[in-house]
Amino acid sequence: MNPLRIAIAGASGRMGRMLIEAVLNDCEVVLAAAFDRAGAPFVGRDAGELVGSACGVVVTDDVRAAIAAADCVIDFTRPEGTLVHLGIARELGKAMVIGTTGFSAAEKETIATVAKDVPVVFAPNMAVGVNAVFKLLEVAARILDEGYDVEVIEAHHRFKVDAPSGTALRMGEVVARELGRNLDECAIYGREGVTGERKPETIGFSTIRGGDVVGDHTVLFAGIGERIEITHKSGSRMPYALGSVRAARFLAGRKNGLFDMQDVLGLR
Ligand SMILES: NC(=O)C1=CN([C@@H]2O[C@H](COP(=O)(O)OP(=O)(O)OC[C@H]3O[C@@H](n4cnc5c(N)ncnc54)[C@H](OP(=O)(O)O)[C@@H]3O)[C@@H](O)[C@H]2O)C=CC1
Ligand SMILES: O=C(O)C1=N[C@H](C(=O)O)C[C@H](O)C1
Repeated sequence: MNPLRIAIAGASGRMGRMLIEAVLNDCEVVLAAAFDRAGAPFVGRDAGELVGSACGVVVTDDVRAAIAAADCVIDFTRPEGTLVHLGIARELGKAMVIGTTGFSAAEKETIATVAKDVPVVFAPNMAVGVNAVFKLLEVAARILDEGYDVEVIEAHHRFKVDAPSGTALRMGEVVARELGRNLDECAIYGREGVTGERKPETIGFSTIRGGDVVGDHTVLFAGIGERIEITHKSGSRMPYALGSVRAARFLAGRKNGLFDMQDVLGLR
């Protein structure tokens, strides 16, 4: 069987570089293309230089040609870029793994619509450990369904542009669903001034940004007399990259459908 051909969007980004390394180190997939925005400094240079040594794949700004050369695109860029790449993937009948966060509700709808034509894994966190935490949160929320205030606290590096993180929002969604609440109606994004007492049905979000924090998430269930904290800390971006390659393999041979890492890991 031919190895799965992968194109990496946002090749020179923090995740783009990690993905190049993960793909080059995996003998079951090949780096078919690496692309970046026109004018980006690495366009025209060997993608392998981004991670150590040349690999023979030149970073291009010809997005269509890059996607055409691959079976699956892995995209960790920005919502506006991802949606352009997704449109091209749909035209060319290619699979896509989307790790980008910060989409609006309408943009998420667009992704779901495109996934009726091509197979897509769309997940705010590709790390196995975080996806295990999503399952632990289901259990915790079912047990701690009365008398416990839910707060989601996340910390990321100073360069992150969206808040709360996609992972924090998904954690909130998971807990809200188990508690029979709608996150759109019960989320509180930060507090300031005379806020009044905490309403028990709310789910609060607190965001920390600083330095090079890769990504820390805690869900706090605070009761009277005890607190439960479920925490995940990322020490490296490699688990996101390895999860993404696993997701690309999961999509191989599928014609269409919208999936997330829970599907890839068989956690549904
Ligand atoms: N699902 C998951 O497991 C994870 C998700 N993420 C998410 O992935 C995304 C990227 O994160 P990170 O790698 O740290 O970000 P970076 O800023 O380091 O990299 C983003 C890359 O995308 C490019 N880019 C930016 N805007 C566009 C655009 N409009 N069109 C095409 N390309 C564009 C950038 O190019 P340029 O430099 O020219 O702007 C850069 O190459 C974020 O949304 C982040 O939250 C991150 C880690 C894990
Ligand atoms: O921007 C990041 O770095 C990360 N983004 C994702 C998110 O928004 O949840 C995943 C991870 O936390 C790292």
